[in-house]
Amino acid sequence: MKVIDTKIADVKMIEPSVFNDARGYFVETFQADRYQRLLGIDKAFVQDNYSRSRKGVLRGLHYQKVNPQAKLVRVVKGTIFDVAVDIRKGSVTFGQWVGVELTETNMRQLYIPEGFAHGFVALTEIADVEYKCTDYYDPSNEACIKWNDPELGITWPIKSVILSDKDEKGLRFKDLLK
Ligand SMILES: Cc1cn([C@H]2C[C@H](O)[C@@H](COP(=O)(O)OP(=O)(O)O[C@H]3O[C@H](C)C(=O)[C@H](O)[C@H]3O)O2)c(=O)[nH]c1=O
Repeated sequence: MKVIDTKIADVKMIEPSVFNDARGYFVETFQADRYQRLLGIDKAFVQDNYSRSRKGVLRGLHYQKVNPQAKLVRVVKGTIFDVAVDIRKGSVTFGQWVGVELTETNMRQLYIPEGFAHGFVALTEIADVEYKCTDYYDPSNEACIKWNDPELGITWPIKSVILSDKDEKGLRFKDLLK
């Protein structure tokens, strides 16, 4: 397992070890002791999510105001452009974002600590995403930042996206400061 730094100190990309043989391959996609040790994760993951998106679907940018969730994101099928935005007030990278391509073949994972908004766009006909969360879903405390907020300036690889009604009504990043 290789841990790769990103331009935001606490957001890490992971390349798990892949064991290929004549039958195919084997990967440990998560191992609590190793991930906690290498990523400094001090909370257990308590919920696994799995979503399927068709090409152009953009989910995000979401976060929970209370019971924030750290996430470990991976792609089971297809390709996504996965984005984490630092919304931790006082952080030296407040308002900065990291975007990485996670694919079924590169098997890369993204570790996103608490205090980040998360979103991704599906780049293949089908994109199946599985991610672990360190707290439970709390819809009453969920919020959304507009995916194309001009202050964030996220360079999404596609411009025409499919959004849920909820995501259409995403907040302006500057409104977060209130
Ligand atoms: C997130 C979630 C949703 N749901 C139900 C609620 C709705 O009936 C349905 C779809 O929910 P939503 O449209 O909020 O799903 P996404 O747009 O994929 O939301 C997720 O997108 C970004 C990428 C995230 O990182 C968050 O985990 C989450 O906000 O699943 C649940 O039952 N449990 C859950 O944990």
